[in-house]
Amino acid sequence: MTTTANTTPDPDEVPDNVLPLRRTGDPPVGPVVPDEAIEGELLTAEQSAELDRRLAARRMRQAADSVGQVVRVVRASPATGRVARGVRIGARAGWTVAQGHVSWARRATQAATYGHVREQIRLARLAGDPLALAEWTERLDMLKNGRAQRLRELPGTLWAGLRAVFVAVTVLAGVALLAGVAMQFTPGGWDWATWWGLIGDVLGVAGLVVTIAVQVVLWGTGPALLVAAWREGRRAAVVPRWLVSEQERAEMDSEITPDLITRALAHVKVTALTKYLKEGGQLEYLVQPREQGGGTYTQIRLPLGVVAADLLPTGKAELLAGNLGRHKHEVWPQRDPAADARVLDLWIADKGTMDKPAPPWPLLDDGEFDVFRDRLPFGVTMRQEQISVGMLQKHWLIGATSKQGKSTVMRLLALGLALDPTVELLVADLKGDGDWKMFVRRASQYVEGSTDEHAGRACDMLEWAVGEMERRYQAKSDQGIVGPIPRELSRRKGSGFHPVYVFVDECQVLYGAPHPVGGTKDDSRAVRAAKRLHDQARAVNIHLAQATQRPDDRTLPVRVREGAHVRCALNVPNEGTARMILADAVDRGARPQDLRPGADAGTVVATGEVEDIPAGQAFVITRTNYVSTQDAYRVIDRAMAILARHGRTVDPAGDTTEPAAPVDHLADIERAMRDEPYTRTTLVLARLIEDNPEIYEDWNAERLAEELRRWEIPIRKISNKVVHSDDVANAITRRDNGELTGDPADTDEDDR
Ligand SMILES: Nc1ncnc2c1ncn2[C@@H]1O[C@H](COP(=O)(O)OP(=O)(O)OP(=O)(O)O)[C@@H](O)[C@H]1O
Repeated sequence: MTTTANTTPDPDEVPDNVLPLRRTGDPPVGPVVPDEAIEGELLTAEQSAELDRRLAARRMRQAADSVGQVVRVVRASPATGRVARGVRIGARAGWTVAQGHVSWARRATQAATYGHVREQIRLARLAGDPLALAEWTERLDMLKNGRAQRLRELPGTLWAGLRAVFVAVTVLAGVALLAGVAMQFTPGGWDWATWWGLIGDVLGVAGLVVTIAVQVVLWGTGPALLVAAWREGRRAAVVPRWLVSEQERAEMDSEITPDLITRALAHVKVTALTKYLKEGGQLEYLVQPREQGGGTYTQIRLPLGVVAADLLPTGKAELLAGNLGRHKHEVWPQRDPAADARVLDLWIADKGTMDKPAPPWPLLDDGEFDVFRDRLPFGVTMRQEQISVGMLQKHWLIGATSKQGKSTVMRLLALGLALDPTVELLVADLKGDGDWKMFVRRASQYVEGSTDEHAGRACDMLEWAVGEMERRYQAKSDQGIVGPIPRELSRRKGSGFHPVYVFVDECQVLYGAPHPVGGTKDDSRAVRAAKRLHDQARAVNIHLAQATQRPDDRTLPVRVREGAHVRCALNVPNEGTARMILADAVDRGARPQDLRPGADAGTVVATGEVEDIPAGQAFVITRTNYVSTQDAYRVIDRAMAILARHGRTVDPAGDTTEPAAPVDHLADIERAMRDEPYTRTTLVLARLIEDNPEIYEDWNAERLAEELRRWEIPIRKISNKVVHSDDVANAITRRDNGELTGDPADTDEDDR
């Protein structure tokens, strides 16, 4: 509440003698002179609020004066708001009712002229479909002939109706007359006047009912018609934007309907498409727009003369996005190579979907990883579906403009792999900013720095991997291993076939280093090593992952780029750079250049051998799980603990010097029986896993049974399924004598 001098103030002028009242004990506010008497008046709450408004207005004016602006204070009264809302609702109802009538008129005209059939004829002509054209033309002729026939028969039908009414009335009158005559001759029956009085009453009641019905129809038809017209208007027309509230407008904007998509496509400046839609052509929705996670997905067959590729360039996609009321990074047209060239895949994000962060990385606080068995959690799609990648036998390339999360994304892969105790990691961080420092403990080789010397050491690392690859090919041949290296062998300590991953961050430093380390020609040591790894290493479980800011020919030779099986682009400056990383995926709609710098850090467009790329699509947009540098240290702590738990060391080089002893499952089974005469198969399996988890943790009852069959060891039944130690010992003897080979082909079916 406020006190004011007792004069009538100018509505926008605030008197200087306005002082707030205060409780005794509150600190003084304003220029109060002690002991000075103040004459004033007490205001009501409304008057006080009005005064507060004027004070605020004055403050605004003063602020504007200081920057030389003109400010008009607009009063927003609740009553004005209510009136405006009432007017808007009334106008909208009137408009909807009018549209209902327009729609009825249109439908009546269509019905009268067979408009829907004519429309089909026009579309068939437009689509160049002679079969449909002939069919619809024939149908139109049939309908026209049918109507002409009915018109010819109309007078006859009316005449027959009139006759029927005349006959009905005559019969009823005759019956009443006969009944009246009969009453006369019936003893104690009604007299003539009473009978006709009754007939008159019946006719009177019928007349009353008819009158009431006519009144009801007369009074009810108007409102019923209005309601029906309003409903028809709502069905048939979209309310103009100026007649809806701001909130409704936002809802209208976010809803993706076939109509909206068609309208948006009509204005993407593809001449044939615009012409077709302007002439009233309809798009064929192979998949109706449907909610998919954080957006709307649809598949459309474009008209003749238009292919999906016409809508993929950034300019077109941006235009389409604008027409749909979206930002360019929210609309992703794609080409489905499995379908014909006219089929367009379209995904439109809900507003704000792209701003949602990815959920925490599933392996952040818990869990081990097995590169043979598991897929590495990598992120989620815009549709919130998990993306996981199999890491075995794939080389990676990641490219992005600076500060878009390239190192973080590649480090995520390395962190996951670090949780597999059998994996050896080699890391070259050629930025040297400490992003990878936590790997010092976990990596068997670690280089950090951006000088030529560091590039030289990274090159040595690649060449070491080439040497290791050659050694493995030789060992494979010596041990008679054909095809991929089995998981059991690869995971066995000292096998010499454990998975190896070489990570090179900022690899442009390596290829940009002076000759002979760098360079783009084949005589560059780095190019030669990377190329050899790309060509041959994955078959012996050696992998190369590289990340760069500049994937151009000078800093990342094309022959090195081509060898990557998984390619990821975060935000890149332009389509040319996108193509260098993602290759053909760019022709099918990949546009990492449209990701927002900064806002979309950590969002990758991934293509190649990524299992979760939806069928028929070339790439998947993934918001990668974010593991901060601080959290990365925690993950590596866990990785070291896992390593210790498995009795492994970081540098498995010592292991590789031991010749890999082949696994002897028979001997392991015999050991698992612990000298018992017979043992339950479930117990044998449990002991195998306990004795040697790395080899047997994937085994189940079926796998054990298969192994026993290989060696012709029967599974016997004594209340439970058991294996006899005599049978196992016998199998070992026969095998050692060369009588059993363990080859499944040699196993007699009858023994199974
Ligand atoms: N998955 C992610 N989710 C959210 N933000 C991320 C993600 N990854 C990275 N960022 C953000 O992006 C910033 C830059 O990340 P990072 O250093 O990995 O980029 P970069 O492309 O490697 O940069 P530079 O080219 O300078 O090496 C991080 O500090 C982080 O804030």
